[in-house]
Amino acid sequence: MLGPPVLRCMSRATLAVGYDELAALKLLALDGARRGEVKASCSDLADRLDASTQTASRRLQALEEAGYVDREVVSDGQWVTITDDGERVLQREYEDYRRVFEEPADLALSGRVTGGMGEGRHYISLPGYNRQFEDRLGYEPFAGTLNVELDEPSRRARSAMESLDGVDIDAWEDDERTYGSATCYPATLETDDGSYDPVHVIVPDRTHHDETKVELIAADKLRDELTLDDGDEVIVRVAQ
Ligand SMILES: Cc1cc2nc3c(=O)[nH]c(=O)nc-3n(C[C@H](O)[C@H](O)[C@H](O)COP(=O)(O)O)c2cc1C
Ligand SMILES: Nc1ccn([C@@H]2O[C@H](COP(=O)(O)OP(=O)(O)O)[C@@H](O)[C@H]2O)c(=O)n1
Ligand SMILES: [Mg+2]
Repeated sequence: MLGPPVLRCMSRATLAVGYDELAALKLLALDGARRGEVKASCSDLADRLDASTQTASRRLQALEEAGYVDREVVSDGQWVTITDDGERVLQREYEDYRRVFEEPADLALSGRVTGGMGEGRHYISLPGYNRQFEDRLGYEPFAGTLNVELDEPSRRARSAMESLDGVDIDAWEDDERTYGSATCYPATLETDDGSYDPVHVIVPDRTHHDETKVELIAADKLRDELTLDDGDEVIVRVAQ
C-alpha cells in the first residue's frame, strides 16, 4: 500500500506540501474536485481549515506547485481539479486509514503457471544470491523461478504487495559484472489439490518481466511438489 514513511515525508518536504496542504486537498476532494472542476473560494476554504484567507490561498498555491491540483483563477474565485498525482497522494492516506481500521485481509494473487526464458535457474544458483537466500530466507532454493501469469485484478493487487516489508536481497558483484538487488515476500502457494509453504515471491530490481508476472522461489521444485503444468491455476497467498 505505502512506501517507506521516511521517503514519503521527504518527498512532501521537498515539494513544500505537508499535512496542512493535504487537509486542503481532502476538502477539495470532498467537494468533488476528484471527478472534475469545482469552484473553490479561499474564504470558504479558510473557514473550513480554521485558517486565514491568505493561508488558504497559500495552501492552494502549494498544491498547484506540487502538481496535485490544476487551477484556473477567475474574478470571483477559482476552478480547481485534482490531478492524477493529487489523487495518488489521497489514495495513500486512504490506504493508511484502511490499515488502521480494517482487519488485515489476505493478499491473494491468482494466475496461471507459465514457462519463461530459462534464466531464473541461472540467477538463483549464483553464489552471491545463494548465500543470502540461506541466511535470510532460511533455505537453499531450488534452482529456478516458478513463473505465474497474473489475472487482471491480481495485477493491481501486486502493487499492494510491493509496499509490504519484504526480505531484502542485496546487490553484489564479481570480477565480471554487478548483479541487481531483489525483494522477497513470504507466501503460500495454493492449488485446488494442495498447498506449499513457504514460497517467496521474488521481485528482482532488474528483470525482463513486467508487472503481469510474478516469480516464485522455494526449497523444492514446485512443479513436482504440486504436480503443476503450464496453464494450471494457482493462488499465491502473500503474508501481511
Ligand atoms: C535473484 C535474481 C536476480 C536477478 N538479477 C538480475 C540482474 O542482475 N540482471 C538482469 O538482467 N536480470 C536479473 N534477473 C532477472 C532475470 O534476468 C529474468 O528477468 C528473470 O528472472 C527470468 O526468469 P525466467 O527465466 O523465469 O523467465 C534476476 C532474477 C533473479 C531471480
Ligand atoms: N521452486 C521452483 C522453481 C522453478 N520451478 C520450475 O523450474 C524450471 C526452471 O526455472 P526457470 O526460472 O529457470 O525457468 P522458466 O521459469 O524460465 O521456465 C521451470 O520449469 C520452473 O517453472 C519449479 O518448479 N519450482
Ligand atoms: Mg522462472
